[in-house]
Amino acid sequence: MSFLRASKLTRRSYSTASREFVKLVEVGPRDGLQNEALNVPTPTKVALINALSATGLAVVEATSFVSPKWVPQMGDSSQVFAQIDKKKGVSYPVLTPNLKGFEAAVAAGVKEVAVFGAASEAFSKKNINVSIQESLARFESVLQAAQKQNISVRGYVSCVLGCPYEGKVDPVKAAEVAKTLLDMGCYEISLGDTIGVGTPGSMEKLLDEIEKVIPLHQVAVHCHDTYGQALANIHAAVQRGVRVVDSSVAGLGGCPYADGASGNVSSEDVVYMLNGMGYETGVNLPELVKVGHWISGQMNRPNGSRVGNAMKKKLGL
Ligand SMILES: CC(C)(COP(=O)([O-])OP(=O)([O-])OC[C@H]1O[C@@H](n2cnc3c(N)ncnc32)[C@H](O)[C@@H]1OP(=O)([O-])[O-])[C@@H](O)C(=O)NCCC(=O)NCCSC(=O)C[C@@](C)(O)CC(=O)[O-]
Repeated sequence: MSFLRASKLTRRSYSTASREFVKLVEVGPRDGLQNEALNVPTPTKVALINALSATGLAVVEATSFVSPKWVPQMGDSSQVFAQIDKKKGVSYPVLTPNLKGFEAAVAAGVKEVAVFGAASEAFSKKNINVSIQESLARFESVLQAAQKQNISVRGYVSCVLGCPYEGKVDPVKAAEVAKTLLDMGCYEISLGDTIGVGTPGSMEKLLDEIEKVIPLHQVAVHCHDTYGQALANIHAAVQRGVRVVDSSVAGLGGCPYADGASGNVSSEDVVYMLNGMGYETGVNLPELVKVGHWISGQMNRPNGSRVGNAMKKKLGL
């Protein structure tokens, strides 16, 4: 379906969308902190997660149970998970690349995990040291173990709109990996524009292929903002019917295996846009802005949220 045709057929007016809910999956404590040169102390991570869950966010991705040799920034995952307040109504998923990570997560008391694959062979190899096919076999064993223990599993597909090593990625390939993860039992598939090269046009083309194999209510978008297109891409996806958006407070982050990838779209900017479109998010924006400034200060980095910076003075920060 062409970009124009898709827009005409599916565009919703903001007023009819007024009572619909869009869920935010806050990935700052994981996707954000995994790429920071500064090793953030465990108590700061814990305080960040607790502060984020107090803003009304329903999902705060807490950490990842990956090899500390590969991502030392996440080496304290068990301690972080043990120390956070588990607020009622908030879920705290973690990333698990294999059974070893899954078992460590379960031992730490985790109730939801995410497996992470890719639509590009080169990225899969660089990120988790296996081909796409091998990664899917690994994930299958994680999903089987998870089902036995009533643990929900989310599936990520990275590089859906471009790869740092291979360049263009075929949307058909992204849809194929996404469908395989869904068929294995993932309850939701998060489509990652890992290096932020997508545009609303390529997002539309991707969703054309995704929609052929997965209902869009089981899809999330995970947009990095390297080329400044993240909000436009999210807008395109929401207009198509996607109702789950990954984002990162203060725009923290990047991926350690995707050189040059900037942070995720900032959660503050997404909430502001969705509020303006008439969607509910359940998130208290001023409180979220405060958290963004606090963590930026802790990390001695500029706040990557345009909305956060615009609201700073008004909030007396
Ligand atoms: C998958 C592996 C482990 C393979 O790494 P490997 O080296 O092939 O693993 P291995 O099975 O050969 O084991 C090597 C060593 O790692 C240990 N090991 C093995 N597994 C684990 C584990 N789970 N936790 C802790 N330790 C582990 C294992 O016990 C062994 O220890 P040793 O005997 O040498 O002491 C590695 O490649 C890895 O950890 N990769 C993670 C990379 C990563 O976290 N990337 C960022 C997340 S993905 C992302 O950011 C994208 C996303 C999701 O946000 C969406 C988007 O933006 O696109």
